[in-house]
Amino acid sequence: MFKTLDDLDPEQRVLVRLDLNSPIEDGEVQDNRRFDRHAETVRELAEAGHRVVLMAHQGRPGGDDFVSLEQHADILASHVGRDVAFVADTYGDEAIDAIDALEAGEVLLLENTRMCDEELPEEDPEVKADTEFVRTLAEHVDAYVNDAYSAAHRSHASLVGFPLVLPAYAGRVMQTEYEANSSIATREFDGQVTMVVGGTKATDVIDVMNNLGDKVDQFLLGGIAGELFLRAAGNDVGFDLEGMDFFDDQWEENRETIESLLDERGDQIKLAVDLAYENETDDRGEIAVANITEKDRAYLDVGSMTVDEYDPIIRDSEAVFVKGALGLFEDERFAVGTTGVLRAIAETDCFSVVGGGDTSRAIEMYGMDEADFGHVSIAGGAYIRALTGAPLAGVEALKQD
Ligand SMILES: Nc1ncnc2c1ncn2[C@@H]1O[C@H](COP(=O)(O)OP(=O)(O)OP(=O)(O)O)[C@@H](O)[C@H]1O
Ligand SMILES: O=C(O)[C@H](O)COP(=O)(O)O
Repeated sequence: MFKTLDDLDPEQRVLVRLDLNSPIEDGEVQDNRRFDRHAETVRELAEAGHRVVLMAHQGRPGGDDFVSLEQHADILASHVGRDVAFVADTYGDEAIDAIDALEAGEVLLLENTRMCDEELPEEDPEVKADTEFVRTLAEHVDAYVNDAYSAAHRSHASLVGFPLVLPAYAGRVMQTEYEANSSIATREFDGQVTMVVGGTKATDVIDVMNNLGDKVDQFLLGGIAGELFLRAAGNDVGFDLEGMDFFDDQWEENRETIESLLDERGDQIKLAVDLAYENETDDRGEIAVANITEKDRAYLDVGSMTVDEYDPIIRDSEAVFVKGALGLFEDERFAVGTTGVLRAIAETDCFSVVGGGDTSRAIEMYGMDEADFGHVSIAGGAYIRALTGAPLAGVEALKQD
């Protein structure tokens, strides 16, 4: 395992990697739960009297959301409850002067790490540790903290290079995310373990079933992935309609695997019994899967009968894990499936983990209380990798320290 903030010596100059990658609208960085979560780690370090130097990324070179972290510093400061200074430099003289001038308890955010050429190419930790970026910054700090669980699947310099040259620790977000997201594979539960899987990517659902099939008693399916499973079970759903090529593409690529999963794990897999669509008056319409004779419309959610079937299964479970939404929940008419399962989880005292960058947003959107869930992950790609048993480069690097 890795060391945590509990193991950190006092009065350190600490270099901390956060993940503040955020949606940007009209040039404005949107506040989101990543700021709030990381604020806890930053506050703990500053209150303990460390000098805190923060690194984070935003977007990728060439993308519209590849911008400076100046706004991030202000948003973070409002969550931490103390000043977060910003310097528009990653590891040049300006950055180093600002780091060297820090007093105990002060916090400084460096410029977008992806503005440094050595950050991005995915390379081995040894290569990253030997970059000028890592070597230069390492000389001006005493310790490295990685709190960026949600970026830990990337083998980038700021994530894997520093643990080779500095004492390295997991921040609070890293620690909690790692423990919760690995728990389905590592923990023994006394009762039933249920996994709700949906979203748009069939391969995510397939990989999760292949990796966790022996740990999970039942998979409750929905979303576009669920429709492809319904199609494999012989129903007239899950075909392409205008503007939705991914249905047929995904079908071609995954048909055989889905069919064999249904063959081998049919007893564990629960499929929707009804689906919802937009009717002639733009309202939500529902139809039983058994009554669908022709694919002539897009289905945007599981139906209410399906929610009624999934609800008691969740309430009887000891642990429930969620990956992917059961419908297009961003549109209130099609949020019934996703909010239905989330409410059932919130109302029981089962151990629960809700993840997927998009799916966990539903909790906020529909006014549910995060405290009613065991853990709500802020990770997207890293969460699915944890569920499918793939190692995370940033976590592995921390463990080696
Ligand atoms: N039937 C459907 N039709 C269209 N979109 C759907 C349907 N069901 C689910 N979705 C969409 O799937 C999205 C969630 O998909 P996905 O599983 O890929 O994301 P996630 O796991 O929550 O997050 P990440 O993007 O981090 O992987 C939601 O935004 C939702 O709108
Ligand atoms: O927002 C995220 O999911 C992480 O920060 C990773 O970002 P990336 O996909 O641009 O590497």
